[in-house]
Amino acid sequence: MPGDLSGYRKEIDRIDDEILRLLNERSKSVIEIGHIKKAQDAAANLHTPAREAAIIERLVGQNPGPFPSEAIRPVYREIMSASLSLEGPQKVAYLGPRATFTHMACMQKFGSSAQYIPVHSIKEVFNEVERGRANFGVVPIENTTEGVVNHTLDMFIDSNLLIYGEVLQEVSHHLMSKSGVMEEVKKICSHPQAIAQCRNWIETHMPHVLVSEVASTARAAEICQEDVTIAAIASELAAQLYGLKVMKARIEDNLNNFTRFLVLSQKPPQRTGKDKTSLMLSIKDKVGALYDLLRPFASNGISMTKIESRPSRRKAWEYIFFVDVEGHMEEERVNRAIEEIKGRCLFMKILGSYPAHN
Ligand SMILES: O=C(O)C(=O)C[C@]1(C(=O)O)C=C[C@@H](O)C=C1
Repeated sequence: MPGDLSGYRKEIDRIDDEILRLLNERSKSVIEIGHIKKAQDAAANLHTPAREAAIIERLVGQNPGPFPSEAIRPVYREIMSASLSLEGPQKVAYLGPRATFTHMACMQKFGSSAQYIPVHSIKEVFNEVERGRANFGVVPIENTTEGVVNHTLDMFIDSNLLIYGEVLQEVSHHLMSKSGVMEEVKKICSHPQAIAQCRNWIETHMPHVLVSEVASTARAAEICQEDVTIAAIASELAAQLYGLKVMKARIEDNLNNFTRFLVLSQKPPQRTGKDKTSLMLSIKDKVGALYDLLRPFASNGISMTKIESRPSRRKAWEYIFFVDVEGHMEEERVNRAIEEIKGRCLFMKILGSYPAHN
């Protein structure tokens, strides 16, 4: 015998009233924290990733269920994003356009209450943050199939911005349209790269449909809004932002495609205990020099998670190395290794210590 919904809904209404009251109560403390932060340093970053990570970790650790633990992060992502907007506007510049994977990475890090500024190039993202028009910038740094984004690495050569954080975003393409009815589709639009990444799926499942390249996946989603016979290959965020229905999710040929993004800022974040440090250095062109140079990391028990090289653009055959290591530069062993290495290279720049993605 099915039960009566109305009794449970009444109970849910009562609980939701209580959650809302508590959120407002919480907001009052957040506003006070904002005043204190600004009184301590008017130009400080209000966003505090170390505290956010601690809050989520604590709640996940004590969740008795049945509310799913995986849902705690996105729920709190939005609570803290909205809270932070009460402390002050958070402006985030990113490599646009809207609804791309960079935009999704931004949302994952800053939630939907931040003020987003889509710009046209990686250089412009750096520029917005350097000139203080944005508190943070988000740029791609490497992709599991395409490799490193050289343009981003090159920007660090002349920029004084710091790496404030990293975000790992899955690159997953969806087929979407206004009506969500597959039989109506006569044409698929998308960015050439997204089309290439879904080539097998299209040929297997929709071989007779016209495929058309447009400037971005967001543009494809926009076109779909006016015509039910056009489908777009775009992100989940594009479906949300443009009011489209996903007909088939995850149509990319190569699953497990991730892009790593960097968050840029003028100021460093606080140490969290699970941090990494990025460095940039150059050496004299000498056999074995790189091995000698990096030995202090090993001898101080520090693992190197990445090394990339780029021509210095200053002198032929002179290279700049980008190195990521585990640990924070304020840790004694990391600091000792950095000091040892500094004495051995032509030039070194610390790009930042920041929380490792979790
Ligand atoms: O504790 C802080 O520093 C706050 O600003 C509050 C708060 C929160 O909502 O809990 C909001 C944003 C910060 O990024 C971290 C936490």
